Amino acid sequence: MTGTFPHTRLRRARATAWSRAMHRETILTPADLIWPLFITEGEGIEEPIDSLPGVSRWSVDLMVERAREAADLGIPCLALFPNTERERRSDDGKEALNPDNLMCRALRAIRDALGDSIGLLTDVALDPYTSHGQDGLLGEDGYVLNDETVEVLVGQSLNQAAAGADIIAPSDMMDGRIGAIRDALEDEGHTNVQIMSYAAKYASAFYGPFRDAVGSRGLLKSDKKTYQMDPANTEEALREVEMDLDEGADSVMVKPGLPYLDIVRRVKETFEVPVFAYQVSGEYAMIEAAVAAGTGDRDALVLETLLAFKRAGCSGVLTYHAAHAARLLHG
Ligand SMILES: NCC(=O)CCC(=O)O
Ligand SMILES: [Mg+2]
Repeated sequence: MTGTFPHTRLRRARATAWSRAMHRETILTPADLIWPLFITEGEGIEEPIDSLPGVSRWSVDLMVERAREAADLGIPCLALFPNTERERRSDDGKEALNPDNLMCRALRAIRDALGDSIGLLTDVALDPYTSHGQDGLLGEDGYVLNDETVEVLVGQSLNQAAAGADIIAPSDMMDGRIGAIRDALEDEGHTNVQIMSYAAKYASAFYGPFRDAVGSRGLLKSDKKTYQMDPANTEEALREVEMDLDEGADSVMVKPGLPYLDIVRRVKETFEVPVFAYQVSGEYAMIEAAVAAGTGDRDALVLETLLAFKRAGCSGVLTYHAAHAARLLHG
């Protein structure tokens, strides 16, 4: 019971800044942010991504600088994505297994420069490595094969762990991959390498700019609806999360972010485990489009949307605005 007017006036507590600060229920800090970054070949290279204004691909040497910037800002973790050269993409995505691929070189370079002062989360899925842009291997009819793909994802995960990944983040949505990857990590002595499962990843229209960033948009001929989830479903998200937790996921992710906060809330309340969400490229682009159109205030939109993730129950948020938000939070 909140009481009755006029004895109870909820506006009393809102009347001054100090009182609002005192009653604030949710706090956002730089430690809540994970910064997704795109790697490209070369040296001294920054390649701006047209569909993600303000976001660039960085060559490994400059990626080390971004990592240092993040650590200085108090951002605890980076999420790395490679833009693999076209000639290194193949039907079977075998570049994912190359110990000297772009991802592994970036992992080693950041680790050499920064030690353990920042966490490194790596994406496990084949889309940045396949010539068809799907996250897995294709059967003859074009169906993405589950068990055959899981075998490759296990190899990809071990390859990343050997190069220094702290958190393996499978984003592919194959069934059974978390258990298979966990078993392999244990067998190879990577007992402290975490798994953050993209447990409830939806077949969303919000991923377009990301596909430009990793160079798979033009290659992808159909959609990903046979493995990513139907945006209509919520019970199914709980089953996905439960299975991944049973298989050994240390934390789970819901993706996209803002349109799926109801899923975050249900997952948090049901399982009481660390839940992360991905404010994806299309969400970032919408904020930037609003700013460019003069209809939105970037700083306010960034901080309000990120706070909403925390309020919904997230332990943290993957966001392309991470460095900007961290700077705002430092004042
Ligand atoms: N596996 C990572 C993604 O698919 C990111 C999607 C996005 O930012 O749109
Ligand atoms: Mg699953």
